[in-house]
Amino acid sequence: MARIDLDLAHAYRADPREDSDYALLPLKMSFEDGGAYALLGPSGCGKTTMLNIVSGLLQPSQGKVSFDGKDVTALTPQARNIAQVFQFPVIYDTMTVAENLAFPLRNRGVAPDRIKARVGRIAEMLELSGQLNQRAAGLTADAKQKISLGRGLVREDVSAVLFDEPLTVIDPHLKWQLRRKLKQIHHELKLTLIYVTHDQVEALTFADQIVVMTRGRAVQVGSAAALFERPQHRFVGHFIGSPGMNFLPGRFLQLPKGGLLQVAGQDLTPPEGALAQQLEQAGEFSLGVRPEYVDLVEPGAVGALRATVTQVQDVGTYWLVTAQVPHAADGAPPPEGGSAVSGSASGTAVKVRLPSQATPPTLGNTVGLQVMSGHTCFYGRDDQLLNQTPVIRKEAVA
Ligand SMILES: Nc1ncnc2c1ncn2[C@@H]1O[C@H](COP(=O)(O)OP(=O)(O)OP(=O)(O)O)[C@@H](O)[C@H]1O
Repeated sequence: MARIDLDLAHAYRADPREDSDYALLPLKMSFEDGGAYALLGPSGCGKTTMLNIVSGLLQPSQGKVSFDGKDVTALTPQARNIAQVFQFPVIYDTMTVAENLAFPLRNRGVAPDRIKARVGRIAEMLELSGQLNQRAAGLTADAKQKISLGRGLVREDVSAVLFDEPLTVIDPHLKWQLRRKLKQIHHELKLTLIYVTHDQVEALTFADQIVVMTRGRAVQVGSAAALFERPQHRFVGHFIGSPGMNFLPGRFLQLPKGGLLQVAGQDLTPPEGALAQQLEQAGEFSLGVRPEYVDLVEPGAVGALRATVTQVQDVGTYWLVTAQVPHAADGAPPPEGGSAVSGSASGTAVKVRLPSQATPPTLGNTVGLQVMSGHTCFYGRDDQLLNQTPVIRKEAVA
């Protein structure tokens, strides 16, 4: 196993000039020895390009790849000692399951008793023990892909095992089991694993560290909790979570009597400390708050935004409420107790997740949305202004 360092960029076209010419914009990042990583992002963001650069299938157009401090940029996947699992099974149909699993070890001249022990262990982990003597040809697509996973995991001496959307062909129920199994296997085998997916549930279940990518950029590397609580980039807030983070336009004004925080044109109590300074410097910003952390309160409650309920959905395990916060330009916020879906349809739709046992608000009513808490994040153009829990005062705006 190895620590993997990337300091590179990649463009498929010669002579790249602008950001959009790059599949991977200049980046520096490390995969720690023995870590379980997911590369997560929408189609075309550069996940496979990064994986292929790590494996050696692709040479970066700029920069280098190092394994344990040694420059391996010019080395092939074999010389880098990388195992790979692809979307579709890569196995020998004429061999038995045991022979397929043993193949990468036989190729390396591993002793037969060692091969037997390792194949037995991997088969047990993947629940293939009962099929070891069956020919692969007669097996289902699921079982074949499990063999591919096993072949990727069977060697103990690999620098890393790379997975490119390996559960695509797997039946949804088994997919759920296999994700958890892969995590368990990682804990037992302690291999460095890098896993490409566009599915956040898959990434969050499997990986200790998730690399969130968009448009050729790795915008955050962090644990599931860090990506949820402190998205460092608006894209992470939007992409992680169900539904994603709410964003509201804000500005911070320094008045003689103190700082004034305006969100969607409504006055709120400003945060304190370093964040207040950052907001003042930024002037304009976006306030980010997850649907789980918006409190529904009485309209007119101190520090709450007035909004109109425009949708109430029963999602089964929770209520999803959508409330429209009018912007200053739309005129005054809806009157207290107003019952019609009033005013202009413009503004910002804020999603609120309520527990299933809560009583949801009535469609068309005016509500208060408490968006400021220790979970609230603030963003400049895209990046988070300060990566720490904001200190929010409890008292009313002066
Ligand atoms: N061989 C290639 N030649 C030219 N452009 C390519 C090539 N492979 C990928 N690209 C482009 O590079 C960008 C990143 O592609 P990449 O396949 O790495 O993304 P991805 O995140 O893995 O997407 P997907 O999930 O759809 O596989 C895309 O704009 C893609 O069109």
